[in-house]
Amino acid sequence: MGLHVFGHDPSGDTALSERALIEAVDVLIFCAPIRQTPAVISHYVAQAAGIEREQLWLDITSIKAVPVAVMLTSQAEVVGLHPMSAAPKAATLRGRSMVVCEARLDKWRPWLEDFLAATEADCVRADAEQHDRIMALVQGMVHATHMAQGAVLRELAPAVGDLDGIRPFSSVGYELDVAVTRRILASNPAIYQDIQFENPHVAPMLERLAAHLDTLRDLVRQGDDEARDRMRETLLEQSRAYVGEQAIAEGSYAFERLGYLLADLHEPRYISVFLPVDRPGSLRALLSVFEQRGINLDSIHSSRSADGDLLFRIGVSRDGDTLALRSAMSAIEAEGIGRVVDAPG
Ligand SMILES: NC(=O)C1=CN([C@@H]2O[C@H](COP(=O)(O)OP(=O)(O)OC[C@H]3O[C@@H](n4cnc5c(N)ncnc54)[C@H](O)[C@@H]3O)[C@@H](O)[C@H]2O)C=CC1
Ligand SMILES: O=C(O)C(=O)Cc1ccc(O)cc1
Repeated sequence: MGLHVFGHDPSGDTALSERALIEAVDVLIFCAPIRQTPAVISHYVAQAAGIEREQLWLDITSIKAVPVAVMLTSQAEVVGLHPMSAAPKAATLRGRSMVVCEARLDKWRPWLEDFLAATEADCVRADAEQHDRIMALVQGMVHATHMAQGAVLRELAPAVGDLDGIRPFSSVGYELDVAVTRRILASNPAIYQDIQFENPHVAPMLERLAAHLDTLRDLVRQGDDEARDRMRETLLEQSRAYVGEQAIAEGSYAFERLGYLLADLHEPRYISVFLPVDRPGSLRALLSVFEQRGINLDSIHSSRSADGDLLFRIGVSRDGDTLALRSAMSAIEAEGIGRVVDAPG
């Protein structure tokens, strides 16, 4: 959008004082640790002392009710945002959800619409309270169950060969859950702490989660047919009726597709190629290299490297001709089609 972006961060960018920042901007975005955010916003309201009247104030905190309420104590126009993913390595939020809580919006509306369009996020509107209730489920529950899984694995895996010993036995569900757990463990702990502790709707959710796990444990201990029937009724049949046949079929198919994806990604024989030129026909040129050498492809996935580069990952059958593959890799580079970034084995 051609915007000039600058800010103030006490542990980094302090070139502008808070007051100077407020004087310089049209739009102020709060992006501070969840637990500190209400106090940070209050402090800015006091510092602004009315000069914010013509401004738009935004925040991207994972919890919305309190930050939005505190922003409303200013005289600025106010919108709470919550992008539902970490900053992707792509240039925009395309394909990601973002919650938009319009709290006080008037003359900034057209600018906000342009801004939201520029993010390319899939925007969903909600009031801040509804956002926090939903986040107790979307984030609070998912994080809680996976942090608990991490703790259970830590306690019980050593007796069965540790995590590496379990891996060859893994199911699609286990792999997906392990990926979620590890993503949480790889990230900033304060976020996961604050999402549990700062959202008032999390504690009641945890009550329900714990109640269902307690009941399941009691039923399994009871062990008879009556206990089995009760488990089936409360944890399967009632939820099946609630979710509905269509959504269950779609979710089950989504799981299957992830299973195929994981299976492809586990295949040891593949070539990952970075295509530097983003133009129609570049994938066709890449594929023709394999065609010319009679190499049969098992799978093609477009994906991103850990650094965010767009890659094509091409799976080749295990019994394919190694020399032909080597020749294909050389041709990809020599003909300037792309760069082979990974080709194990
Ligand atoms: N990390 C993520 O994936 C996502 C984070 N968010 C939200 O973004 C916000 C920031 O999260 P992260 O970047 O992960 O945290 P972070 O801890 O990496 O960064 C927070 C920054 O805020 C600074 N800060 C602390 N006090 C400040 C103050 N008084 N004024 C200005 N800056 C101050 C810190 O020095 C730090 O650089 C949080 O509200 C979080 O809920 C939202 C969606 C995704
Ligand atoms: O790691 C990821 O991709 C996340 O999903 C992180 C994340 C953390 C906090 C949010 O409020 C939203 C997303």
